[in-house]
Amino acid sequence: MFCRRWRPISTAICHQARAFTIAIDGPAASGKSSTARAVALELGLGYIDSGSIYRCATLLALRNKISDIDARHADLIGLISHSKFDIRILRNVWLNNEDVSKEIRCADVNRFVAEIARDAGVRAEVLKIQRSVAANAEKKSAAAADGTTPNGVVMDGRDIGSAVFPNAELKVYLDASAMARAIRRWDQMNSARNAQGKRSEEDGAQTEKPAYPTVEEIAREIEERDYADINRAHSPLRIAPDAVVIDNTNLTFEQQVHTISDLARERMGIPRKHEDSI
Ligand SMILES: Nc1ncnc2c1ncn2[C@@H]1O[C@H](COP(=O)(O)OP(=O)(O)O)[C@@H](O)[C@H]1O
Ligand SMILES: Nc1ccn([C@@H]2O[C@H](COP(=O)(O)OP(=O)(O)O)[C@@H](O)[C@H]2O)c(=O)n1
Repeated sequence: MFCRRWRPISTAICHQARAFTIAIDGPAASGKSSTARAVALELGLGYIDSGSIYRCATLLALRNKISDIDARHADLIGLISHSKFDIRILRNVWLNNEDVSKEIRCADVNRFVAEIARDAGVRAEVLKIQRSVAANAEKKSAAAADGTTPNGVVMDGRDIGSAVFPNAELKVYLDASAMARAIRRWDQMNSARNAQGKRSEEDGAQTEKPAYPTVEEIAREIEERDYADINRAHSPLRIAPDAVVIDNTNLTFEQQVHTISDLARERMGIPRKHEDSI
């Protein structure tokens, strides 16, 4: 007997294939993916960064010179539906057997992704991918489960609690001030760039360093993207009515991870674990 939704062990009618879904939504650079990944690791759940699927769809558009999504909507949907998306849990993102993890974070994709994500047809295709990747991740987490917590997934994005998994057991809306988010994204890009530079130096490679955006430029880019995500017609970025809102401007990363995993434990019917959760 199959039971997708999880109940506390004592009241569960079936003990197999229990699944617990955590949806984490919020604006750009609010800490969704790093937090979702850490919560998933702590609870033994699968993790899916749904933004990476929209970024892959955007890369397909850019590579196929689709700049007017309204005019070439059908072409892009054809490309998405015939592509292989491998959103490896906790690892890299592969599109048609190519590791595109770095390329999907480039400036062109950042600029164009919200335009692609506003298209209803694109969203419907991505929804199919999200649900199939989630089903796979759930299976893997079930295989690895030790029986003390349910299997399931953590997915982050913009519409996970409101549209993709409206029945998620826990919905979190993660937010932070616009300046905190811009500075964090700048730091994150700077660290990635330094790490890349160090690797190239060790390999003796002479690579040209790409132009580096200022905090103000990053702030503008994420503000424009947030505006587009909030104001689009289909599945806009919204706080789901039953979401727990966490503003992490003044929280440490550990505090927000501990808070969300303890909230999940409460709903799983098991004891909280951390003293610093809010
Ligand atoms: N509470 C926090 N304090 C400081 N930095 C944080 C906090 N939460 C997340 N970060 C950092 O902010 C950056 C952006 O987080 P990320 O998870 O990529 O955001 P998103 O997925 O929402 O775009 C990362 O470097 C992450 O480690
Ligand atoms: N569930 C989702 C996830 C992302 N997206 C779109 O994809 C873009 C990139 O998402 P992301 O999560 O990688 O963005 P960051 O918050 O990491 O900057 C967003 O700005 C949205 O336009 C969406 O529409 N719905």
